[in-house]
Amino acid sequence: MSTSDNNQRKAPRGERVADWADGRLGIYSLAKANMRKIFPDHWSFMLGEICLYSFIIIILTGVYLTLFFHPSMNEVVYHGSYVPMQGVLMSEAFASTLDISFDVRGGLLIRQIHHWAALIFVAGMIVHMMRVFFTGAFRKPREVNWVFGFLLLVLGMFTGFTGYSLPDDLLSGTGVRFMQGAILSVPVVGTYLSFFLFGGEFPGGDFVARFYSVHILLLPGIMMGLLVAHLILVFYHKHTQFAGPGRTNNNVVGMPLLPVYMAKAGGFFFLVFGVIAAIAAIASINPIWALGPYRPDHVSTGAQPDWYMGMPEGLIRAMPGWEINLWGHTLVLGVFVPLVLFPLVLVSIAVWPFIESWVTGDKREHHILDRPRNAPTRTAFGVAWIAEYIVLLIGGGNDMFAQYFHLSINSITWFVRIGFFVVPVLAFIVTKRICLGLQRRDRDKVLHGRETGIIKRLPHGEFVEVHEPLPQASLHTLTAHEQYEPLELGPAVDENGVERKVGRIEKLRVKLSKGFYAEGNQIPKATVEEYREIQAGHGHH
Ligand code: HEM
Ligand code: HEM
Repeated sequence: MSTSDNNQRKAPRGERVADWADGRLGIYSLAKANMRKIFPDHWSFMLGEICLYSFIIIILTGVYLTLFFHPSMNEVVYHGSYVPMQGVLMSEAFASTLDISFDVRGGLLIRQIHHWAALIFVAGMIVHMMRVFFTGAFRKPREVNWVFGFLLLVLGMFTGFTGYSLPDDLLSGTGVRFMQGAILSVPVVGTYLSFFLFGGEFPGGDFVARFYSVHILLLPGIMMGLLVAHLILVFYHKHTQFAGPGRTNNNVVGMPLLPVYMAKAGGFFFLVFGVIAAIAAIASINPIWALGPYRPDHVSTGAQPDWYMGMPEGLIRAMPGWEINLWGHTLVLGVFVPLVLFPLVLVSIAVWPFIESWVTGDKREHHILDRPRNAPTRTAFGVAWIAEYIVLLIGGGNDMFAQYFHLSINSITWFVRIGFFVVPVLAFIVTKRICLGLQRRDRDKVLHGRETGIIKRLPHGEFVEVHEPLPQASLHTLTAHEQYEPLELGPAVDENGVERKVGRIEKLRVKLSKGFYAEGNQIPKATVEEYREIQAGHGHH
């Protein structure tokens, strides 16, 4: 290009900066391809954003905390401004957390934001996971992203655990002791693992420093990688959408990323930040000064982990204290069985997408979401899982429930023991019935229209309620779902007339498939013929 041409208009400064950056980073084509990316709108798609924003808030506040927190178990005598603790011997970790709370400007607020954001982060992940689960958004091609999400949930729980263990207060020390007990119950390697983790006898002088590296670097680093991969996959697969007129498995109806979605997302970030900051400013969380420093021979009453660790806690509290003694070795089943059950309960939900596609034999891509009622078996399983989780949470807080509701702690423990087996089954049956009932209602609405509440008297004296036909859009939405046929075992003999061997696994698969789709497990949706016949006959009934 000629530079001597003075008449030529100089490009505006913004454009020149953009040109400069593009020449070096090549981002123009990337941005051009993605800026107009379409995102569908639904309130439940904001749950993933809540996870994202609370994670960002955790990192921002976490970095501030690292400036003042001392991850050391060296003992010091406290001389800070919290008078009741002055002169008390404590670890540097505990003393520095007291300093953050009382002497660092804004320290207590930031600590509380960090802690509240962590609680909301894990809760957000569970609710987001349930949205994805109940709408079937985990189906092909999103199974791998479901697993990434699941790993984020598990890592988030453990990052939280290592975080609330850092201040080395009486509550967190009790939690770490609990974990060490669980490790010790592992046959053969338990003792070695515990010595390795704690650098010798519990508590030793190392675990805060070790948990610190794990908490601020290792786990958040892995989570960050997974999160980026998670979001790239959301972009790559495109977001799912609910059925509606004009929406197909091959298109996405919604708003472009820029400017609409970015503006909304930006605003929503500040909303989430604002709400968490307001909660943290009002509601005290983890007041370590009321608990005091950790000493292995002390324990506080009413000790509770953060809510997401309540589930394993419930398993341990409800499990009878069984032990087996063999050849001079003790197997502590009372702790070891819960330790095995904890991952099993979690993994049962992680593997669901693979089980569902195996049972249904459905290998197609799905970009249109299910309404939970139209997948009754899946929905019932999800509700059963939540019910199990809640039963165990009650178990984890059995002392609190006993105290606040004036109940016997033993009755609560027995409720949890029985409820662990019974409540999910009940939840499954009730949910499935409700889903089928709602499917019947949908069918009725499509065929007979909406009940208007207007009662008409006919000339011969009969009273009828006027039913109003649904608008076309609603008819579409209520009948857009697919209905599947259950798998069949196939002929008992092959094409040559030779008896065909049917394996047990195949029989199980067919049985499960019938559980999903056989008669009675889904209500046939209204067909066009049925609709026309009824509409032609009468407008009301
Ligand atoms: C750090 C935690 C997480 C973050 C920040 C996150 C973020 C997001 C965002 C922003 C979306 C798109 C908007 C939405 O549908 O809500 C999304 C979609 C998705 N997430 Fe997550 N998520 C997290 C954890 C999880 C977990 C625990 C699961 C499941 C176990 C999961 C599974 C999925 C799936 C399958 C999609 C695609 C959904 C669709 O296209 O309809 N995510 N995630
Ligand atoms: C998913 C990620 C994270 C979760 C769930 C989480 C959770 C927690 C929790 C619950 C505490 C106890 C707070 C208290 O004293 O009441 C804590 C402490 C702490 N966290 Fe995190 N955190 C995360 C990531 C980070 C990151 C990325 C950093 C640093 C870059 C960090 C730095 C710290 C520090 C320094 C403490 C000790 C100070 C204190 O206890 O007040 N955290 N964390």
